[in-house]
Amino acid sequence: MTKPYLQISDVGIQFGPNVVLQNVSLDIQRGEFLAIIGHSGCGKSTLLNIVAGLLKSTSGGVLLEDKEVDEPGPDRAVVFQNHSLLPWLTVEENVALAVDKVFGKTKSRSERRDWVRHNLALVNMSHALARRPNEISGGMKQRVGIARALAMQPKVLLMDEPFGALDALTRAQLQDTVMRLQTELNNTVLMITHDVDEAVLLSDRIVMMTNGPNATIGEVLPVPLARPRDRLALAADPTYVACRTAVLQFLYERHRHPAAA
Ligand SMILES: Nc1ncnc2c1ncn2[C@@H]1O[C@H](COP(=O)(O)OP(=O)(O)OP(=O)(O)O)[C@@H](O)[C@H]1O
Repeated sequence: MTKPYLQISDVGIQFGPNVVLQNVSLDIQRGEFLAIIGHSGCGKSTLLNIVAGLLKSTSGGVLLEDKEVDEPGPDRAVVFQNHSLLPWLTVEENVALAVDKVFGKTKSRSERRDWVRHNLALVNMSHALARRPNEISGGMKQRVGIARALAMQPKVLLMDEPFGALDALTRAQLQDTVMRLQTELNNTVLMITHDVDEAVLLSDRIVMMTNGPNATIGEVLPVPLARPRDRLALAADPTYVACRTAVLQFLYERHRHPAAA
């Protein structure tokens, strides 16, 4: 068995007397795309923030390539639901800021400019380099956020409901972009979602969390679908349908949210 690239070992966290997560253990291989799904409030963002180094676990820990995670770092880029672009900078400048920070010493000025443009081209944003965030749509802002994260060449890409605030069509387009990038770049990704279809479409494994408090990983479902994936062809694929049903059963039968009972 290959050594895990990212190792979450027996992680627990409590805020005051409230135990939010306990005994969360997960081994992730390089190039894997994992979705985390679970009812609202179970602790998904808390787990992602621990991996990002933004929160400290109360017990257990996280290793990335054998190095303990204890603070945020450019090896773990985060894409949030609400794009966090700086409003006074253009699209190109927003990505350049991150690229200059990570590659300021190792790439020349022109290499950095080319790298910024290359990553914006990957998410089909080459036409809007000089626009400011308030001049582009929500979906375009999310594209820029993804380009910025990819441009940092992180070891792990952490995405917290990256498409949550988008309309269904824009969301589908961005999912297709992320699927294409995953086929091309083979990133290691941890993505939180509430959308069962999104989880099945995009991931290699789906991590299903039990309800909080004391939430933990209930089950990890492999998604054995070849890439590239085509959403229309997959809709009737028996493996796709079986995965989708398994997640729905976990969420709505075995771990039904108490508030919905
Ligand atoms: N800094 C904090 N201090 C106190 N409690 C917190 C803190 N951060 C999170 N929590 C609590 O931890 C629990 C899990 O929150 P978290 O945001 O991780 O859930 P989630 O699964 O991501 O929810 P959602 O799906 O609604 O975004 C919640 O009960 C929340 O109130």
